[in-house]
Amino acid sequence: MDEEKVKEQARLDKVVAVIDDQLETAKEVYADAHAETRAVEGNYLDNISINTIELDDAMETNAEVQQQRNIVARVVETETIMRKNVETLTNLRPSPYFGRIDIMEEDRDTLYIGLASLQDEKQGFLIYDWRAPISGIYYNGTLGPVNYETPAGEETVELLKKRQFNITDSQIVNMFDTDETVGDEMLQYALGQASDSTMRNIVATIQQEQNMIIRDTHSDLLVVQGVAGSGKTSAILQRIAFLLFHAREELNSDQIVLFSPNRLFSSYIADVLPSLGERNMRQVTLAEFLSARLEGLKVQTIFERYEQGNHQGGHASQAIQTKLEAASILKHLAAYVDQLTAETIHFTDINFQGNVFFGREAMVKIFSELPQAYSVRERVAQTQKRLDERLLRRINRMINDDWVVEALNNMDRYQYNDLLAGQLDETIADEENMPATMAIASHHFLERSLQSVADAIYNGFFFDIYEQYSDFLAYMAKHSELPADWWLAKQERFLRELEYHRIDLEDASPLLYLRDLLSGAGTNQQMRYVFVDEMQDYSMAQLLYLQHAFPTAKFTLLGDSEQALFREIEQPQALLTKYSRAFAAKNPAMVVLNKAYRSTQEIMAFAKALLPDGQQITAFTRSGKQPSILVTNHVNQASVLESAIDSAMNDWGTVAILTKTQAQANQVATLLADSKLDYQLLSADDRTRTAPVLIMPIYLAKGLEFDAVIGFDVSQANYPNQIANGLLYTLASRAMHELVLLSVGPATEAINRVAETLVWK
Ligand SMILES: Nc1ncnc2c1ncn2[C@@H]1O[C@H](COP(=O)(O)OP(=O)(O)OP(=O)(O)O)[C@@H](O)[C@H]1O
Repeated sequence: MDEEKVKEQARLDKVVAVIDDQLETAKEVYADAHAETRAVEGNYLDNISINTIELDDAMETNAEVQQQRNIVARVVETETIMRKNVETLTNLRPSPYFGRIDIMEEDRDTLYIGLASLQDEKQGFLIYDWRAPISGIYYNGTLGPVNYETPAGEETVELLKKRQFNITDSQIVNMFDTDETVGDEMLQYALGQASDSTMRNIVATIQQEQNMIIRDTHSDLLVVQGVAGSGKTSAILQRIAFLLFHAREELNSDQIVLFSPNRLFSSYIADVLPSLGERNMRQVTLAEFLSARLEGLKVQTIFERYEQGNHQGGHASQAIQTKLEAASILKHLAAYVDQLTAETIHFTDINFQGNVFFGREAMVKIFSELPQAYSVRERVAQTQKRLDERLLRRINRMINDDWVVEALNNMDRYQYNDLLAGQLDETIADEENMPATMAIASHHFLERSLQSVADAIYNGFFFDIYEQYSDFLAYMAKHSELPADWWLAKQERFLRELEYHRIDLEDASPLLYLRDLLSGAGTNQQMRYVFVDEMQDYSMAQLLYLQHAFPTAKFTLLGDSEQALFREIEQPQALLTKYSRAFAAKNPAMVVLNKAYRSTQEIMAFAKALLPDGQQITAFTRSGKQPSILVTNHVNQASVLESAIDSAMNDWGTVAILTKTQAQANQVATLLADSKLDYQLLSADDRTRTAPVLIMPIYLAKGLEFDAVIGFDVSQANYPNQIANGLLYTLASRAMHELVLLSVGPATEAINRVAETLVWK
């Protein structure tokens, strides 16, 4: 092997030399491109500031400005490509590849696989991008015949050798020949590392099932049910990198959105795509997304809901909530809209500069004069069209209004130029056509000024949607099997919350859907892929609202029903059937991940034992300390906690103290206030973690991982019921290397049942 290693190092040295050569050239080319951009931009600025004093000069300049703009755009694009080239090569240099495969097609061929492709001057591939079709062999095959996907269909080759490298600073640290899909040694090495404050990419060690998620380009609905730590989040991120590579021309990262569980998670995963040479996709939490669409209202977050559920929630409100969150609520909304009339639609005025621009009476009149045979939505659409026409007529009439003429006269040359941009041709620029030019300018000016009116028409902001939704709740009192007064109590709560500018999570999706049904707006046709992490915490109504909001997107839903905050555990097949029916998916697919990579076997043995069907989970074979439980009391809890933290900090870089609620997290912080520990108390608004010791509620730790976890207060008093299992499972599975539980008073029944998996202290 040593001789082999020498040969491999020699090959690596050659590749690094090629990278260095190319890097040098790339830097020069980039510097030239950069200089050119600066020059062209300077030229552009000079050009727009000359000759624009007189109006007719301004027109001439305009066409030139347009041309200059195009030139600027072109050189900026070239510069960006060059910069990317420099970045890719720089990224590649320390560890140019991680895998080698020897295959037999017609001849024997040796291929090296890394983060990006590298070609020599004869266009031969020194490195293949891990996302290239042929690299699929590395992830899919054990030695022998292997299939891989190509654009032209499936190909089969003979895999003769598979080698893995661990390369640091351009030196081979380790290499292994393996017959497994992706061998244990590399994975052991990767998983044995201490945690970072940000997630790493896993391209060198992607496992076969994960690869199915990453390389799936066929499914319109991909559901991933994976146990804690099975690599769901990793799989989505590498999948995004894969999709961006494969549809480079048609797809960009702004057309991909990830619904993430919380803001901390967003910053935790922020480095993965850049480390793969890609730009991050958009990220949003459900509450942020809904709040943005419900301007001015604060949407309850999943966590507020959960915390509230710890304190209250009677049977009636539970039943109503379940109803509002079921897929069937969308059908009720559609039926409700169908029976609306001019009298029962809550039209509202559209205002401009503080005055009524279009009054509600006018809307009622238009709507009621339309043929009854049309659907309500069609009549609203016709009403929108009429309002649009009226807006245009009003603009034409306002062109010579004093305030408009005055505003134009007061414009500086930049503003005026901007107003006419793209609208000038030879005829208009002609001096004789000056009045026509002025008319165009004031038309544009008015269009811009009245944009808010046009938007209100387009977006359907001429209904009082809150009143309308409140009516819907009253309508449900008559149209559901639940008692009417339960619905009326809900209606009352909805209106009360509204006064405080708040809305319950369960109302947000139905309300938005209602608005969209009436207005025909609210959909984003640009988004191509939507990813939902922690899908088990979303209601069906919320998921279907997302599908409605992104009608042309393919969906990837990922989750672990064992970690559900609210719901019962569901079997994978039942889940897929439920989602594919609700989404009316044409090509649904499901991947189940049962192997947990994050935590040691000992930690997983405890976590698994908590679950009724935990035996299906297999832990990756990596050994560590057995988890322990410290039973203490109120008097000693602070000192016991502090020494547990101290001892964990001796061994590890990050320690998280996870509590059941935010209030308990605050209480832990108070217990530690007099200690010398460098800790950070986190809440839902935090975006970053800064201290080695972190204190937060379990639900905020969703998706995250830490070297060591201390579960604070796992007593029977704190976890009296069933929910303990799911929460403690989530808590335990956040720990990579060490888990300590602390119980103030007797431990919860859930833990007593699995007592043998813990060391009791
Ligand atoms: N193939 C792999 N190679 C190396 N590390 C891996 C692999 N798969 C998963 N991991 C590691 O295991 C840990 C868990 O992965 P990840 O966070 O993606 O899992 P998850 O299923 O989203 O977990 P959870 O649902 O518990 O949040 C991470 O540290 C990740 O880097």
